[in-house]
Amino acid sequence: MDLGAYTPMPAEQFCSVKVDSTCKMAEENNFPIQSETLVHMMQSQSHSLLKQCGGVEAIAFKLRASVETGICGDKVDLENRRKVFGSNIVREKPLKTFWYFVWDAMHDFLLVVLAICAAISLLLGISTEGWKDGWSDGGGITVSILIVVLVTAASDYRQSLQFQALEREKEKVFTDVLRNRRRQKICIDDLVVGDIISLSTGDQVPADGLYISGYSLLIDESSMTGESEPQHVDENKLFLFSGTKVQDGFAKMLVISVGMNTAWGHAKELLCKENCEETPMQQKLSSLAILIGNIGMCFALLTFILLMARFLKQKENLWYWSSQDFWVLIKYFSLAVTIVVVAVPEGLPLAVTLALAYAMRRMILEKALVRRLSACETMGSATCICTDKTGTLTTNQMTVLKACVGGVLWQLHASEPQFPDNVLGPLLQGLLQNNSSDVVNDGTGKQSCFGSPTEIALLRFGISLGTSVEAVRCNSQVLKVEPFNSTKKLMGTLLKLPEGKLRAHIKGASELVLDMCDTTIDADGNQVFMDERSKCELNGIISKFAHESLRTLCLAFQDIPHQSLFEKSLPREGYACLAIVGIKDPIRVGVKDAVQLCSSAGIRVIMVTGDNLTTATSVAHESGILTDGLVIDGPSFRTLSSDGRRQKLANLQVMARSSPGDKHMLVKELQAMGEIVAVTGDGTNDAPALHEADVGLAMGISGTEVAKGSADIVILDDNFSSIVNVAKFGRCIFKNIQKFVQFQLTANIAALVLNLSSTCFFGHAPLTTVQLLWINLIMDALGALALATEPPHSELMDQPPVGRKGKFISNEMWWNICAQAGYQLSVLSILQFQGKKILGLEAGNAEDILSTMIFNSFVLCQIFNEFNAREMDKVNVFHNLFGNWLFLFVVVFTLTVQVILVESLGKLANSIPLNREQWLICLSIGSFSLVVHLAVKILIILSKYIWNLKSNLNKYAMHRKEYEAIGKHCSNCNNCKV
Ligand SMILES: Nc1ncnc2c1ncn2[C@@H]1O[C@H](COP(=O)(O)OP(=O)(O)OP(=O)(O)O)[C@@H](O)[C@H]1O
Ligand SMILES: [Ca+2]
Repeated sequence: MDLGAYTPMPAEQFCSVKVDSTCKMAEENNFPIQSETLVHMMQSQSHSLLKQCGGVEAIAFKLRASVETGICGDKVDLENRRKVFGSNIVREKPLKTFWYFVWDAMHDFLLVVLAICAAISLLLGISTEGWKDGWSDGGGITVSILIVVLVTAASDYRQSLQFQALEREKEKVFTDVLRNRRRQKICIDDLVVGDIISLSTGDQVPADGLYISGYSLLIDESSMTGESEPQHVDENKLFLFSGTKVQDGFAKMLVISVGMNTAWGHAKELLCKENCEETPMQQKLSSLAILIGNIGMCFALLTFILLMARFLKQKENLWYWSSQDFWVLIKYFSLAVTIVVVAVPEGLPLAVTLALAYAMRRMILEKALVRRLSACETMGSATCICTDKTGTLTTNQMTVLKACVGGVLWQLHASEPQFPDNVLGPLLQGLLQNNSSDVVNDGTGKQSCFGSPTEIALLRFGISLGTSVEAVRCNSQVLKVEPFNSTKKLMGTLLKLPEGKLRAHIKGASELVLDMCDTTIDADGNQVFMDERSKCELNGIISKFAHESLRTLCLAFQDIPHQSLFEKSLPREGYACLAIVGIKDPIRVGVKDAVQLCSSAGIRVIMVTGDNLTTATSVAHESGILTDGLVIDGPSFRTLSSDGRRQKLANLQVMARSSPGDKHMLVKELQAMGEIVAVTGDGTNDAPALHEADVGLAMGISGTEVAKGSADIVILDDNFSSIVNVAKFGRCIFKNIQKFVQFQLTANIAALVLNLSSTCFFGHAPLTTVQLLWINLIMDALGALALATEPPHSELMDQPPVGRKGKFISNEMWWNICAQAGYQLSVLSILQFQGKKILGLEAGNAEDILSTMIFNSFVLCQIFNEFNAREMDKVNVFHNLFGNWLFLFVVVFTLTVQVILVESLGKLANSIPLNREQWLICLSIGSFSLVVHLAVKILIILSKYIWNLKSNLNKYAMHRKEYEAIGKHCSNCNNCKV
């Protein structure tokens, strides 16, 4: 086994010569081994070919890399390697162009029918009325269709660009690489052949390569081979494939093929990576859209039949059809088709994508990367968040604050501990050798640490005792490592001491390690038997540390006199307790407020941690999670019956010493109780819980690739406050879609009923095809743009979550819709029936003016109603108006186009210019919808108030009765006591 990594002193001297020479050789631009050979070796997993090439180290040498120091890694070297072996980028499918989306949008069935109508209308119009007058009807429809197609294509294209960018963001994965003697983190896209990388539990193997050295490396190849049993990779099986995952252990690997040369690259190229899943809300809305579409179809059919009936009745000779007649027929037909176009709420899916895409973009800025689209909306209805402690509620900046060594308590920031040599020796070994983290000088004299924060804290503590990591690591040889994982909560290392003795070091969760000890050391370093009293004392120290919110770890060791006595795995008993350390991990600022926000938003927060019960309780208190609820530890939770568990869950607030399995169980039980659960996780073992939860949140910094892969959302800064932000955005999405639906439904109902009713009574529809298509644009594409991207506001978190059974169209929305549609219909009907009389229109163009005014008023009503939709449940609809420029832009744009249509494009829009008074009348009709909205709001508030009063009175009356019956106050009621 190669132990070079742990004895870097001599290696460094050896490497300095070699690296310089490799840099020179790199300029020569050829390698004594070919890319094809390496790819072939990898793909056929040919050990014989590997042997022919001389083994791993020889291949490394041929690739001008050294196992100890990595490649030279300067610019020329990297470029050269990319030129010869390729870069580690998997080719993506080429982006779809704008014209693809235009072509796609043109495939809409209704639009095609409409286009045919337009063409026939154009032909007939020109043939009957000549070029000058005949083109306008067909031309108007054609232009409208073109606009619809372009708008749809443009928005689809923009979405696709954004999703592509997010997709790229999603794939940014970093890895530890050794270059020019320095360990550094780089993006896996920048890896080159010859790189030496470190893999540890939870990593995804970023390129194909060969195993150099490592401990208990277990690889999950299920994504590549479908093999569900994890495979051991060691000196006997050296091939590591990109795309597979490290389930346990750690290793160094030599990269030998990258990018499209790897099997993963091939597989990925074949995969369709399109983001084509439909979110639950989209599914719900699709069925709503179909329903509305069908209703529209009925309306269209009815309108068409009525128009036809009237036309046929007026026709004198049913057997003679002039081209004029055909022209009318086509006009009626295209009107019917347009009514269907209007009714079909094609803006709904658009609104959802817009809202989601907007939220995704904003969330990235707020440190949340959405991997699964539907997760944002689910997060909005989450009722419970199970959160990790370490790193999420706390900063993950750990320092050893207190230590008890040999029975003596040290306050580390206050004093400099002094230990006798026979204590210091094992202590340093325990701190620095039984430790998988590393410090690296980054060349500028600054030290940077790699590894888990707990281990870094211990490493720093060791260094603070006045030694260097290299010095200690050179002194003994590591024979075996049992890496830490959250299930065992232990880490062990077997050392070979210079005198040939074996020594096992173990560290981990303090009560577990203490249970493995039967001796302890005294202040002079002598091993003494651990009796009940000293065990009690040590437990007291653990609990004292934990009460101060410190994370406690116990370090222990034992000597194994003869190599032959060592079995396969490290012993589980017989250790000597060496030290107990208390590690401080401060709580993040803002966590308390975020927890508070959750509670006011009706979201339960449960802390799930691997730490000790006392530490967990104390941190939960500090962060405001633990109020009057229950605290339980994983092992006791595990052994409860399902009923018992649910009982506890009703007011559980903290679960300590939990294993990933417990977390999984907790999520399942909570879901069974009807909660919508969001759960955070960082470790590889958290994957099942993340998968099971309604929303899985992985930690971006501390999280492993495996955890991120199974999560729906990655929290880039690991911060609990960001999680709460995600919930806020989720609610915002839900609300925005509701706003749009309310707006769209109102316009839909009004337009359909208006057209049908006046066809019934007058024999012609007040809104023509072109006008309807413009209205359709306002209520679909423009409406979606304006309303789907309203930014979130803090009041969203004052309401309880919607939960699983929440209604999409609330009662209040129905009130708004009915009131507005009712108002619009009545006022427009009055115009239609009595308009000429009321407005005193007598001139020859009275009919045209009236129909233009109806069209104009209708559009203005929609514009003002757009304001109403912005604030569905607030009286002041202009609140924070300037917070959304897109909304303002859409309103101004709609208004401008409307003025142009009426005033100068009358021929296209079948309208004529209006005078000032007429415009004022239209504007008043439109703006009166604001008053209607206000009236509805006041009514709702009043009725709510009365309802509350009534139910309180009822309650009171009931309690009175109870009181009179039993002659005493009921226990939990304030009413009776009044
Ligand atoms: N690298 C390590 N080596 C040995 N023991 C460790 C190590 N890291 C943590 N421990 C011990 O294991 C316990 C639990 O760790 P675990 O990883 O399960 O929790 P965590 O993930 O750090 O915390 P949380 O679940 O709150 O995020 C810790 O309290 C500590 O005593
Ligand atoms: Ca429509």
